[in-house]
Amino acid sequence: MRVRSKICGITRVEDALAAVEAGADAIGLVFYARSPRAVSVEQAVAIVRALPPFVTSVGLFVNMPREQLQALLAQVPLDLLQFHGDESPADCEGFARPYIKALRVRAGEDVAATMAPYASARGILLDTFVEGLPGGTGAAFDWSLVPQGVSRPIILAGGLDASNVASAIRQVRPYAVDVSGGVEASKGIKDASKIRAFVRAVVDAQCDGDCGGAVN
Ligand SMILES: O=C(O)c1ccccc1N[C@@H]1O[C@H](COP(=O)(O)O)[C@@H](O)[C@H]1O
Repeated sequence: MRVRSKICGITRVEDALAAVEAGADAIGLVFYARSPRAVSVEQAVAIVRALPPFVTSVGLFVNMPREQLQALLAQVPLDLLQFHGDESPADCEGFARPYIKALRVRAGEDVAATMAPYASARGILLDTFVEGLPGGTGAAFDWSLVPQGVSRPIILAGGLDASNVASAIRQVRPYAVDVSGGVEASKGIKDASKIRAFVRAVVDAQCDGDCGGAVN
């Protein structure tokens, strides 16, 4: 199956369109006020409205109170929710939207056991555990900790960029990869050439560098 790409931490319409142009499958909008990539409702609506069909808009949340999230969803037509905090399965359910759960992987962790309670998630995003930070750290984790042969879609994140994503894909065989800092010019501002190089590296990794246009 083709490995999908999500470009996260989009704050500008032009960066969303650069991701679409490069062939990304999804863009992510960070609704976490303490992030340098946080977007307002107005920014988010403008970005989502600029997307063509078949490109998924993903909203990223960190322990947002339920009522606040419900109010936000009434304003921003997001396709998919990404819970990146300490949300329980019950916290993630009941929003009339599918969700993915982000888990931050610690050294030596039994990732299969950690993901098991999130049976209602459409996929599990694996990011790097860094004390005191919920995500977007630019740090990679030990990919050998990703359980193999699980039937659930795994989205690999954490410190990916055009230089390492191919080896990550070959080792982990994820459903999708997710990048934020690795395609930025500065925090919250994407670099279109880095986005293109990242998506190209994802495509090439699936055909050993010689796709001949067959994958994307
Ligand atoms: O990007 C952020 O600021 C952020 C804040 C809080 C939680 C998650 C955040 N980002 C997500 O973290 C992963 C990995 O990012 P990176 O590629 O290592 O920079 C990705 O899903 C980001 O969107």
